[in-house]
Amino acid sequence: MSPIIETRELTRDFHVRDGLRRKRIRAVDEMSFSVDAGAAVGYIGANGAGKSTTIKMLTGILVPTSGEVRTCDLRPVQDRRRLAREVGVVFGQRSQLWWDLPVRESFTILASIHALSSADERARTDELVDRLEMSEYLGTPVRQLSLGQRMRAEVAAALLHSPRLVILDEPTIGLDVLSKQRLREFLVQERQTHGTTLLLTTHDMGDIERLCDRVLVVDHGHLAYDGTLDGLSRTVGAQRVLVVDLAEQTPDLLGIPDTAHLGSESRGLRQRLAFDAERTTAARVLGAVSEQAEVLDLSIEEPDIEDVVRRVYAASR
Ligand SMILES: Nc1ncnc2c1ncn2[C@@H]1O[C@H](COP(=O)(O)OP(=O)(O)OP(=O)(O)O)[C@@H](O)[C@H]1O
Repeated sequence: MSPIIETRELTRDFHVRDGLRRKRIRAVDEMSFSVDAGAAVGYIGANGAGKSTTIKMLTGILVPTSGEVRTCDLRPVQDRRRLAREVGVVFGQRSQLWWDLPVRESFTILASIHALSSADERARTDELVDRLEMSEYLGTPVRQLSLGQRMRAEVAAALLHSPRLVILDEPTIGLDVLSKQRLREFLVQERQTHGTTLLLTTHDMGDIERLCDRVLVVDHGHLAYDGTLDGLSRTVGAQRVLVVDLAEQTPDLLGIPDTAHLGSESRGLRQRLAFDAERTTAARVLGAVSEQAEVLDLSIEEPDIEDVVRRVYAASR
Protein backbone atom coordinates (compact mmCIF):
# COMPACT_ATOMS: atom_id res chain seq x y z
CA MET A 1 0.00 0.00 0.00
CA SER A 2 1.38 3.43 -0.88
CA PRO A 3 1.70 6.00 1.91
CA ILE A 4 -1.04 8.58 2.29
CA ILE A 5 1.53 11.39 2.59
CA GLU A 6 4.94 11.32 1.00
CA THR A 7 7.43 14.17 0.76
CA ARG A 8 10.89 14.05 -0.74
CA GLU A 9 13.33 16.91 -0.11
CA LEU A 10 10.35 19.22 0.14
CA THR A 11 11.47 22.84 0.34
CA ARG A 12 9.73 26.20 0.53
CA ASP A 13 11.39 29.62 0.52
CA PHE A 14 9.83 33.00 1.21
CA HIS A 15 11.37 36.28 0.15
CA VAL A 16 10.88 39.13 2.57
CA ARG A 17 12.10 42.71 2.76
CA ASP A 18 14.96 43.38 5.15
CA GLY A 19 15.43 47.16 5.04
CA LEU A 20 16.29 47.91 1.42
CA ARG A 21 17.34 44.36 0.59
CA ARG A 22 15.34 41.22 0.02
CA LYS A 23 16.08 38.28 2.25
CA ARG A 24 15.33 34.60 1.69
CA ILE A 25 13.69 32.60 4.48
CA ARG A 26 13.80 28.83 4.04
CA ALA A 27 10.65 27.79 5.94
CA VAL A 28 10.82 24.09 5.00
CA ASP A 29 14.22 22.66 4.15
CA GLU A 30 14.55 19.46 2.10
CA MET A 31 12.11 17.59 4.30
CA SER A 32 11.46 13.92 3.55
CA PHE A 33 8.92 11.79 5.39
CA SER A 34 5.99 9.52 4.71
CA VAL A 35 2.83 8.67 6.62
CA ASP A 36 0.98 5.38 6.28
CA ALA A 37 -2.79 5.24 5.94
CA GLY A 38 -4.49 4.92 9.34
CA ALA A 39 -1.63 6.50 11.32
CA ALA A 40 -2.06 9.35 13.79
CA VAL A 41 0.86 11.72 13.64
CA GLY A 42 1.63 14.73 15.79
CA TYR A 43 3.59 17.46 14.04
CA ILE A 44 5.21 19.73 16.61
CA GLY A 45 7.84 22.45 16.76
CA ALA A 46 8.55 25.95 18.03
CA ASN A 47 6.78 29.00 16.57
CA GLY A 48 8.04 29.61 13.06
CA ALA A 49 9.58 26.12 12.74
CA GLY A 50 7.72 25.42 9.49
CA LYS A 51 4.60 23.45 10.48
CA SER A 52 1.96 25.57 8.76
CA THR A 53 4.07 25.92 5.62
CA THR A 54 4.38 22.12 5.40
CA ILE A 55 0.63 21.69 5.85
CA LYS A 56 -0.09 24.29 3.19
CA MET A 57 2.11 22.38 0.74
CA LEU A 58 0.49 19.05 1.66
CA THR A 59 -2.92 20.51 0.90
CA GLY A 60 -2.00 22.43 -2.26
CA ILE A 61 -2.40 25.94 -0.80
CA LEU A 62 1.31 26.70 -1.33
CA VAL A 63 3.53 25.67 -4.22
CA PRO A 64 6.83 24.08 -3.12
CA THR A 65 10.04 25.83 -4.14
CA SER A 66 11.59 22.42 -4.84
CA GLY A 67 11.22 18.76 -3.91
CA GLU A 68 8.20 16.52 -4.16
CA VAL A 69 4.97 16.02 -2.29
CA ARG A 70 2.14 13.56 -2.79
CA THR A 71 -0.96 13.51 -0.63
CA CYS A 72 -3.48 10.67 -1.04
CA ASP A 73 -1.50 9.70 -4.14
CA LEU A 74 -2.25 13.08 -5.74
CA ARG A 75 -0.14 16.15 -6.57
CA PRO A 76 -1.64 18.70 -4.17
CA VAL A 77 -1.39 21.80 -6.35
CA GLN A 78 -2.27 20.28 -9.73
CA ASP A 79 -4.95 17.93 -8.35
CA ARG A 80 -6.32 20.29 -5.73
CA ARG A 81 -9.98 19.69 -6.48
CA ARG A 82 -9.64 15.92 -6.37
CA LEU A 83 -7.58 16.22 -3.21
CA ALA A 84 -10.35 18.23 -1.53
CA ARG A 85 -12.50 15.09 -1.69
CA GLU A 86 -9.90 13.02 0.14
CA VAL A 87 -8.72 15.48 2.78
CA GLY A 88 -10.46 17.39 5.58
CA VAL A 89 -8.67 20.34 7.16
CA VAL A 90 -9.43 21.96 10.51
CA PHE A 91 -7.74 25.23 11.45
CA GLY A 92 -8.24 26.00 15.13
CA GLN A 93 -7.88 29.70 14.54
CA ARG A 94 -9.83 30.04 11.28
CA SER A 95 -13.39 29.09 10.50
CA GLN A 96 -14.74 27.35 7.43
CA LEU A 97 -18.35 27.81 8.51
CA TRP A 98 -20.75 30.56 7.43
CA TRP A 99 -20.99 32.85 10.44
CA ASP A 100 -24.51 34.15 9.92
CA LEU A 101 -26.07 30.81 9.01
CA PRO A 102 -27.30 28.13 11.39
CA VAL A 103 -24.82 25.25 11.75
CA ARG A 104 -27.17 22.90 9.90
CA GLU A 105 -27.13 25.09 6.79
CA SER A 106 -23.33 25.17 6.69
CA PHE A 107 -23.42 21.38 6.63
CA THR A 108 -25.98 21.37 3.81
CA ILE A 109 -23.84 23.73 1.72
CA LEU A 110 -20.71 21.65 2.33
CA ALA A 111 -22.55 18.44 1.47
CA SER A 112 -23.58 19.92 -1.84
CA ILE A 113 -20.03 21.22 -2.53
CA HIS A 114 -18.82 17.65 -1.99
CA ALA A 115 -21.71 16.30 -4.09
CA LEU A 116 -22.89 13.89 -1.37
CA SER A 117 -26.09 12.02 -2.14
CA SER A 118 -28.95 13.04 0.15
CA ALA A 119 -28.87 9.61 1.82
CA ASP A 120 -25.10 9.91 2.50
CA GLU A 121 -25.53 13.49 3.68
CA ARG A 122 -28.25 12.49 6.13
CA ALA A 123 -26.45 9.42 7.46
CA ARG A 124 -23.12 11.20 7.94
CA THR A 125 -24.65 14.36 9.44
CA ASP A 126 -26.64 12.24 11.90
CA GLU A 127 -23.53 10.28 12.85
CA LEU A 128 -21.44 13.41 13.43
CA VAL A 129 -24.19 15.33 15.24
CA ASP A 130 -24.69 12.37 17.53
CA ARG A 131 -21.03 11.65 18.25
CA LEU A 132 -20.07 15.31 18.65
CA GLU A 133 -23.23 16.06 20.68
CA MET A 134 -24.31 18.95 18.50
CA SER A 135 -28.10 18.44 18.28
CA GLU A 136 -28.89 21.28 20.70
CA TYR A 137 -27.31 23.96 18.58
CA LEU A 138 -27.83 22.84 14.99
CA GLY A 139 -30.27 25.70 14.45
CA THR A 140 -28.01 28.35 16.03
CA PRO A 141 -26.00 30.76 13.85
CA VAL A 142 -22.30 29.97 14.05
CA ARG A 143 -21.40 33.42 15.41
CA GLN A 144 -23.47 32.69 18.55
CA LEU A 145 -21.64 29.45 19.43
CA SER A 146 -19.15 29.05 22.25
CA LEU A 147 -15.60 28.20 21.18
CA GLY A 148 -16.04 24.54 22.19
CA GLN A 149 -19.31 24.26 20.26
CA ARG A 150 -17.80 25.96 17.23
CA MET A 151 -14.79 23.67 17.19
CA ARG A 152 -17.05 20.62 17.20
CA ALA A 153 -18.97 22.12 14.29
CA GLU A 154 -15.68 22.87 12.48
CA VAL A 155 -14.55 19.28 12.91
CA ALA A 156 -17.90 17.95 11.68
CA ALA A 157 -17.71 20.28 8.67
CA ALA A 158 -14.22 19.06 7.78
CA LEU A 159 -15.25 15.41 8.16
CA LEU A 160 -18.66 15.51 6.52
CA HIS A 161 -17.40 14.00 3.29
CA SER A 162 -15.59 11.19 5.18
CA PRO A 163 -12.06 12.15 4.11
CA ARG A 164 -9.30 9.55 4.30
CA LEU A 165 -6.90 12.10 5.75
CA VAL A 166 -7.74 14.75 8.34
CA ILE A 167 -5.25 17.53 9.00
CA LEU A 168 -5.84 19.52 12.16
CA ASP A 169 -3.94 22.72 12.91
CA GLU A 170 -4.16 23.44 16.65
CA PRO A 171 -7.60 21.82 17.03
CA THR A 172 -7.83 22.25 20.81
CA ILE A 173 -6.38 25.75 21.15
CA GLY A 174 -8.30 27.79 23.71
CA LEU A 175 -10.70 24.97 24.64
CA ASP A 176 -11.52 24.10 28.25
CA VAL A 177 -10.52 20.72 29.64
CA LEU A 178 -13.90 19.06 29.01
CA SER A 179 -14.19 20.30 25.41
CA LYS A 180 -10.64 19.13 24.70
CA GLN A 181 -11.42 15.72 26.12
CA ARG A 182 -14.61 15.38 24.06
CA LEU A 183 -12.88 16.35 20.85
CA ARG A 184 -10.00 13.98 21.45
CA GLU A 185 -12.40 11.10 22.22
CA PHE A 186 -14.27 11.82 19.01
CA LEU A 187 -11.07 11.78 16.93
CA VAL A 188 -9.92 8.50 18.50
CA GLN A 189 -13.31 6.98 17.69
CA GLU A 190 -13.34 8.34 14.15
CA ARG A 191 -9.97 6.78 13.51
CA GLN A 192 -11.07 3.44 14.96
CA THR A 193 -14.36 3.33 13.09
CA HIS A 194 -13.28 4.63 9.70
CA GLY A 195 -9.50 4.09 9.64
CA THR A 196 -9.01 7.83 9.12
CA THR A 197 -5.43 9.10 9.06
CA LEU A 198 -4.75 12.05 11.37
CA LEU A 199 -2.01 14.66 11.12
CA LEU A 200 -2.14 17.37 13.72
CA THR A 201 -0.09 20.31 14.87
CA THR A 202 -0.50 21.29 18.47
CA HIS A 203 1.10 23.08 21.39
CA ASP A 204 -0.69 20.74 23.79
CA MET A 205 1.16 17.61 24.89
CA GLY A 206 -2.19 16.12 25.93
CA ASP A 207 -3.28 16.04 22.26
CA ILE A 208 -0.13 14.11 21.37
CA GLU A 209 -0.47 11.68 24.26
CA ARG A 210 -4.16 10.93 23.71
CA LEU A 211 -4.21 10.92 19.92
CA CYS A 212 -0.90 10.16 18.28
CA ASP A 213 1.21 7.07 17.82
CA ARG A 214 3.98 8.92 16.04
CA VAL A 215 5.55 12.32 16.52
CA LEU A 216 7.48 14.48 14.06
CA VAL A 217 9.41 17.39 15.56
CA VAL A 218 10.40 20.13 13.14
CA ASP A 219 13.21 22.61 13.75
CA HIS A 220 13.95 25.40 11.25
CA GLY A 221 12.32 23.42 8.46
CA HIS A 222 14.22 20.17 9.25
CA LEU A 223 12.95 17.08 11.02
CA ALA A 224 14.67 16.90 14.39
CA TYR A 225 12.80 13.77 15.54
CA ASP A 226 10.61 11.13 13.93
CA GLY A 227 9.40 8.28 16.13
CA THR A 228 7.05 7.18 18.87
CA LEU A 229 5.99 9.26 21.84
CA ASP A 230 7.73 6.79 24.16
CA GLY A 231 10.90 7.16 22.15
CA LEU A 232 10.54 10.94 22.38
CA SER A 233 10.22 10.75 26.16
CA ARG A 234 13.31 8.53 26.26
CA THR A 235 15.25 10.92 24.04
CA VAL A 236 14.50 13.99 26.10
CA GLY A 237 13.60 12.44 29.44
CA ALA A 238 10.30 14.31 29.49
CA GLN A 239 9.29 14.57 33.08
CA ARG A 240 5.90 14.49 34.71
CA VAL A 241 5.13 16.37 37.86
CA LEU A 242 3.15 15.02 40.81
CA VAL A 243 1.48 17.79 42.80
CA VAL A 244 0.35 16.76 46.29
CA ASP A 245 -1.83 18.67 48.75
CA LEU A 246 -0.95 17.58 52.27
CA ALA A 247 -3.01 17.56 55.47
CA GLU A 248 -0.35 19.45 57.45
CA GLN A 249 2.47 21.84 56.82
CA THR A 250 5.37 19.56 55.95
CA PRO A 251 9.10 20.10 55.36
CA ASP A 252 10.22 19.68 51.74
CA LEU A 253 9.79 16.06 50.65
CA LEU A 254 13.40 15.44 49.74
CA GLY A 255 14.86 12.00 49.13
CA ILE A 256 11.79 10.38 47.51
CA PRO A 257 13.39 7.85 45.12
CA ASP A 258 13.57 8.86 41.42
CA THR A 259 12.10 12.32 42.01
CA ALA A 260 13.34 15.88 42.08
CA HIS A 261 11.66 18.29 44.48
CA LEU A 262 10.51 21.30 42.45
CA GLY A 263 9.05 23.44 45.18
CA SER A 264 6.61 23.98 48.03
CA GLU A 265 3.74 26.40 48.57
CA SER A 266 1.85 27.50 51.69
CA ARG A 267 4.62 26.28 54.01
CA GLY A 268 4.70 22.83 52.53
CA LEU A 269 0.94 22.20 52.26
CA ARG A 270 1.37 21.82 48.49
CA GLN A 271 4.51 20.26 47.06
CA ARG A 272 5.62 19.51 43.50
CA LEU A 273 7.80 16.51 42.63
CA ALA A 274 9.15 15.81 39.15
CA PHE A 275 9.61 12.19 38.15
CA ASP A 276 10.75 10.36 35.06
CA ALA A 277 7.99 8.01 33.85
CA GLU A 278 10.68 5.71 32.43
CA ARG A 279 12.10 5.02 35.89
CA THR A 280 9.13 5.10 38.22
CA THR A 281 5.36 5.53 38.32
CA ALA A 282 3.08 8.13 39.85
CA ALA A 283 1.69 5.39 42.13
CA ARG A 284 5.14 4.52 43.46
CA VAL A 285 5.99 8.18 44.10
CA LEU A 286 2.65 8.67 45.82
CA GLY A 287 3.28 5.59 47.98
CA ALA A 288 6.63 7.00 49.13
CA VAL A 289 5.09 10.42 49.82
CA SER A 290 2.25 8.85 51.83
CA GLU A 291 4.79 7.25 54.17
CA GLN A 292 5.95 10.74 55.14
CA ALA A 293 2.72 12.76 55.08
CA GLU A 294 -1.04 12.46 54.75
CA VAL A 295 -2.06 13.27 51.15
CA LEU A 296 -5.45 15.01 50.74
CA ASP A 297 -5.40 15.55 47.00
CA LEU A 298 -3.13 15.10 44.03
CA SER A 299 -2.77 15.94 40.36
CA ILE A 300 -0.29 15.10 37.64
CA GLU A 301 1.01 17.79 35.30
CA GLU A 302 1.76 16.79 31.74
CA PRO A 303 5.15 17.61 30.28
CA ASP A 304 5.21 21.03 28.66
CA ILE A 305 5.42 20.71 24.88
CA GLU A 306 7.65 23.78 24.50
CA ASP A 307 10.07 22.20 26.95
CA VAL A 308 9.99 18.87 25.08
CA VAL A 309 10.64 20.64 21.78
CA ARG A 310 13.55 22.64 23.27
CA ARG A 311 15.14 19.45 24.53
CA VAL A 312 14.73 17.68 21.17
CA TYR A 313 16.39 20.65 19.46
CA ALA A 314 19.28 20.58 21.95
CA ALA A 315 19.72 16.80 21.52
CA SER A 316 19.69 16.96 17.72
CA ARG A 317 22.16 19.82 17.26
N1 LIG B 1 3.79 34.19 3.72
C1 LIG B 1 4.97 34.27 4.30
N2 LIG B 1 5.86 35.24 3.95
C2 LIG B 1 7.07 35.30 4.52
N3 LIG B 1 7.52 34.47 5.45
C3 LIG B 1 6.70 33.49 5.87
C4 LIG B 1 5.39 33.33 5.30
N4 LIG B 1 4.79 32.26 5.89
C5 LIG B 1 5.70 31.77 6.78
N5 LIG B 1 6.85 32.51 6.75
C6 LIG B 1 8.04 32.26 7.55
O1 LIG B 1 8.40 30.91 7.41
C7 LIG B 1 8.84 30.35 8.64
C8 LIG B 1 7.96 29.15 9.01
O2 LIG B 1 6.64 29.63 9.30
P1 LIG B 1 5.41 28.66 9.64
O3 LIG B 1 4.20 29.53 9.72
O4 LIG B 1 5.42 27.52 8.70
O5 LIG B 1 5.82 28.14 11.10
P2 LIG B 1 4.94 27.34 12.17
O6 LIG B 1 5.83 26.24 12.64
O7 LIG B 1 3.63 26.99 11.61
O8 LIG B 1 4.77 28.42 13.32
P3 LIG B 1 3.55 28.68 14.37
O9 LIG B 1 3.62 27.59 15.40
O10 LIG B 1 3.92 30.02 14.94
O11 LIG B 1 2.27 28.70 13.58
C9 LIG B 1 8.80 31.49 9.64
O12 LIG B 1 10.08 32.08 9.70
C10 LIG B 1 7.80 32.46 9.04
O13 LIG B 1 8.08 33.79 9.42
